[in-house]
Amino acid sequence: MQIRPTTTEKDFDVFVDTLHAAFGMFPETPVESGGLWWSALETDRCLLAETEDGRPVGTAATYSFELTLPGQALVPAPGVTAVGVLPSHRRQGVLSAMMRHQLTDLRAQGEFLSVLLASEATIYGRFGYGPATYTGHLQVPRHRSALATPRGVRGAPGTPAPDSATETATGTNGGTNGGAATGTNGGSVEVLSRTECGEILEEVYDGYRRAQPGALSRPHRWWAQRAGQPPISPAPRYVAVHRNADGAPDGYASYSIDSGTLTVDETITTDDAVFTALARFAIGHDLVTKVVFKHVPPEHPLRWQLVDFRAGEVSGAMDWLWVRLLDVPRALTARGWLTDGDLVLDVDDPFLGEHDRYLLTVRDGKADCAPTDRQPDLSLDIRDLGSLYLGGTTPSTLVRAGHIRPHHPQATPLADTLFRTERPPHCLHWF
Ligand SMILES: CC(=O)SCCNC(=O)CCNC(=O)[C@H](O)C(C)(C)COP(=O)(O)OP(=O)(O)OC[C@H]1O[C@@H](n2cnc3c(N)ncnc32)[C@H](O)[C@@H]1OP(=O)(O)O
Repeated sequence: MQIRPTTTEKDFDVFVDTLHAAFGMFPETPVESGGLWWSALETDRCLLAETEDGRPVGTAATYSFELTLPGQALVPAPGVTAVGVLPSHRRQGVLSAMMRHQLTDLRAQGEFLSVLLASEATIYGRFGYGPATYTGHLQVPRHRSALATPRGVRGAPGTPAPDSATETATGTNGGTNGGAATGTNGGSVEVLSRTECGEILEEVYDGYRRAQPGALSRPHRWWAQRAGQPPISPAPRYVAVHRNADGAPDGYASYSIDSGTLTVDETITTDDAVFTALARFAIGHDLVTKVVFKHVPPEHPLRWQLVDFRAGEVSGAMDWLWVRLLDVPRALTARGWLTDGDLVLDVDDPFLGEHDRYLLTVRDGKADCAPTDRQPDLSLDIRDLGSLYLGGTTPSTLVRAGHIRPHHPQATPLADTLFRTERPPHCLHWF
């Protein structure tokens, strides 16, 4: 078997056909307006696995994303995608060979991490990827969706504007028919059809992802090609756009209504008060019995804002972004840190056949990380370091799961304190 990059248009067509066959799908008929999920693929970042006689049997590719780390550092993050092996050639090591080839290439290109979304959670751990962000849907029956008055803090996130009605099951920003509804702190909410949004969504998303640890960039080609999931795709959607008091868009929620259920695809903002205003808008809809907020991170404040805590039902809770570290010192020094401390990590990377020990030293929010022969505080697999990296899970959870081995009683609380982040990571970009 050989693995090679696609270099010609014909190669890329073969790649797309092989990928579809691997997923048991039929290649969609291309349309001029784009909208095909694979139309954002970067043709110079695709790999084909072929048998000795030149028959294509496997595919893998990467997107060139930027990932936001704790401390709001923006770093390059190849996003592994389009992984498929023909059903006739599975469990013969084709994926393993492609993963090895791809990780070696990425390292040679100077990348220090890569990310992916896993079709099945059992596939990628062996290649050193660990689940690093989590997501779920928050479903609220509208008749139990009243939001509580913020307790004791004037002007806190979610405080209704002075001229709004108080919180009720119909919310404060009701009205869906094109008019501007009251937002927060003098802002407003306006309903636009997806096609009326112009560049607004791209710009608001870009501001959001730069501030949100775990978020990925959505390169312009995604919006231009209308590739991906709503609201990027051409699927019809309404969009509630929140504008600040100066009229500048600072948040949006894209949504659709079907059989009495209003489903919000994504609520994008860096401002909790704007999120609340958009949530009030969604639950303020007449003729709706249920509101589903998709892609809400665990521990989201919205659940705590409900008068009836039990009204918020979490479903579809799952891993989202998986992280693979390719260069531990560069990765650990790239992110921000909240607390000073020293930690010795003994890191095993069975897939790449490496085993190294590092001293992580954090001072004033910045880390230094260098090989050491000091006694380790923790021993862990590279996949578990990937899971800790963005702060989405704690070392103590993985110690309790039996995956991380502490070498003394202070090691786990020390690591918990050190890896803590200012905000839980979250990613909602599908690729
Ligand atoms: C980032 C993304 O693109 S996610 C999309 C992934 N693609 C799909 O889900 C499409 C459908 N599935 C496929 O195309 C293939 O089954 C793949 C790509 C998942 C696996 O390809 P294969 O060539 O069969 O994998 P390979 O033979 O290298 O397997 C390596 C190991 O992973 C295991 N493995 C492979 N696929 C799976 C799976 N779906 N579930 C559990 N274990 C798996 C194998 O058993 C093997 O284990 P071993 O090393 O202990 O023997």
